[in-house]
Amino acid sequence: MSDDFKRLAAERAAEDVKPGMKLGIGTGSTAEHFVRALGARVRAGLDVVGVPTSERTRELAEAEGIKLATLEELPELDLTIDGADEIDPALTLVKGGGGALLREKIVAAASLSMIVIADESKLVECLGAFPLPIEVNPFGLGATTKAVEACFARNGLQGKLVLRGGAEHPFVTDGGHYILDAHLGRIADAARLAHDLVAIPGVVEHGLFLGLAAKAYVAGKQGVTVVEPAK
Ligand SMILES: O=C[C@H](O)[C@H](O)[C@H](O)COP(=O)(O)O
Repeated sequence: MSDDFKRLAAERAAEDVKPGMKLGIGTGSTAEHFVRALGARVRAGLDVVGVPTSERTRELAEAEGIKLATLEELPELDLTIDGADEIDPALTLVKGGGGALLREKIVAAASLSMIVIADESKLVECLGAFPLPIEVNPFGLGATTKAVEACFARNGLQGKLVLRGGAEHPFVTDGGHYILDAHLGRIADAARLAHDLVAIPGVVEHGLFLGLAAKAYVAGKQGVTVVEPAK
C-alpha cells in the first residue's frame, strides 16, 4: 500500500516537469518511482536534463533514457524532486535513510525549488522518531562521535549514535564518508541542532533539511494532498 502511495506522489510530481527544465533527481524508493514516471515522459518526447543525487539514481535514470549532467556542468537547477524520511508542518525534513543526504542537500540547495514526494506515513508533528543521519569523515571517527554526543547534550537531547553498517563493515556514502544514525526520539529545535552539528569539524553534513522544500505531494487513501509550509 505504502509503495502505491509513493508511486502516486511521484507521478503527481512528474506532471510538474516542464520542457527544458534542469532537474535535480532524488534518491530512494519514492524517488525511483519519480525516475520511472519521468522516463515514461521522456520517451514520449519531453526534453529535460537531470542531475542525479546518487550513483544508484544515476544508473536507474540512465536505464530510463533520461539525459543526465553533473552539477559541475549545470550548477543552477530549476527544480529538485526528492523523497524524505520525515516531514514536519514547516516542511523541515529528515533525509538520508538511503545514505544520499550530502549530494541531495547540495543539489536541492542549487535548485530554485524543491518538491518532496512521500506517502502519508512520513508526515510528523515533530521530527526525530526516524534516526537522524549524520555524515562524517572516517578520519577521527571516535573524536567526531564524542563531539556529536556533546552537541546533543548541549541541545538537551539524549540518544544512541549508531555507526551505519557496524564497525566491521561500515556503510560508505558516494562521497566516501560514514554515517552515524542518531536515535533521538524527538528534535524540538531542528534549526539550533542543525547549526551546532555543522560546526563540528568531522561532520560533513546532516539529514536535517531546513527551508529547502517549497511543497510536498503526500499520498494516502484520499489521494495526493499538496502540503505547503505552515506559516
Ligand atoms: O538518502 C536517501 C534519501 O534521503 C531518501 O530520499 C529518503 O531516505 C526517503 O527514502 P524512501 O523514499 O525510500 O522512503
